[in-house]
Amino acid sequence: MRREHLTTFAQHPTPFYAYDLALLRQTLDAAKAEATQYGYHVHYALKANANSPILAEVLERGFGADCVSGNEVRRALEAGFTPDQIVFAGVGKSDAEINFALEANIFCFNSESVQELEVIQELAAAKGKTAQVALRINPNVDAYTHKHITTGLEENKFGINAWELEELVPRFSEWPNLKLIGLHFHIGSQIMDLTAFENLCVRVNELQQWFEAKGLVFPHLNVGGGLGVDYQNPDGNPIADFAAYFAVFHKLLEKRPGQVVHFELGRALVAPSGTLVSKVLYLKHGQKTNFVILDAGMTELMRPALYQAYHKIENLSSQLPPMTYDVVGPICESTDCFSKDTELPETKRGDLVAIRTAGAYGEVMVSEYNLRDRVKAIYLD
Ligand SMILES: Cc1ncc(COP(=O)(O)O)c(C=O)c1O
Ligand SMILES: N[C@@H](CCCC[NH3+])C(=O)O
Repeated sequence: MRREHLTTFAQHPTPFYAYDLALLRQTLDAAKAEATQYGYHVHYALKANANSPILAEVLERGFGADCVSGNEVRRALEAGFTPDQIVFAGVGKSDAEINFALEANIFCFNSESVQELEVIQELAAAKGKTAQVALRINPNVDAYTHKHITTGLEENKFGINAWELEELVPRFSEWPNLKLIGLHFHIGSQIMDLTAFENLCVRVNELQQWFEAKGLVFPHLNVGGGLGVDYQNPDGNPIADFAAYFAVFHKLLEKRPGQVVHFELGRALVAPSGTLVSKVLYLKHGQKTNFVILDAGMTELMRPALYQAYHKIENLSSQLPPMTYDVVGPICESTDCFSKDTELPETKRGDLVAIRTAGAYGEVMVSEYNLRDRVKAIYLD
């Protein structure tokens, strides 16, 4: 993180999220350029970060919105996404959320179970509407990522199992208010090994053939998101390899003539542009361990506590020789630890610390635990 930000950062009460809008724009432009050359459509996954200035940048590039709750659908509409740009996934959509999305005439429900399809049919019929639906199929494909953020294995709760499809397909004749327009897949998040996406393509091709044998060809295919970012080296590698990612699908996915392919990227679009900035409250020198105690904790960035996720930590104020620290927060939990055995320049009370690559699944996951104040955001232009 460039030290030139230090003066700006010093003017704001800590902790806060700082978003680099220039990097965000470059990232979005890179994704857009790579997707467009193949005619692919990107829906931004709001769950990664739903702050209005970020949504405004996403919207400006003509991306759609991938939502997983009624409130995300509402936020997308408020941000200016048109209903036909909005898809709604989620394994537990409530009746109120489905009704809200029906009223809003969203583009598509990515439906995750047979029972949910029955409910959407019932609620759509009551309103005299037709709901467009895609089947989220659990492809049973390994994402080779952290087990807590894998979604496409049969042991995961997400999607309809392939073995349920034989019985499911004929039931659409009982559901006049549902229009089946596509298939949806999402195998997991922070995927760095593109083999996982290759395997997904193979599986999608098989499933498309299975449906075609039943006379069903869909206008839409949604292959989800999941592309990872380089948490280790945020300055060396600030933009995800969108070229390699989309090329996998171009090479392997058997797109039918006229078929539209959708992607739902979240993390890769926003993670690198966000930094959690925190101040050092105290130093504690134990017998074995030196602790840096920050004014930000797991309540502001939960990923390290939840998934032992790595975020690069930098002391922006000090240029002293390095020492080894455990960097922890103020929350009353032993898991409130950002990193162990971390080399930082010798650190003092009052130093500003940057916790990098926190633009995705950072601010959206804040918690009020310990009655913490809601963390603020600033935008660097
Ligand atoms: C259905 C669905 N689509 C898209 C995403 C976005 O994933 P990512 O942020 O890894 O691109 C997720 C989250 O994993 C998801 O569950
Ligand atoms: N929240 C997770 C990823 C889950 C993505 C949504 N299915 C993370 O911080 O890495």
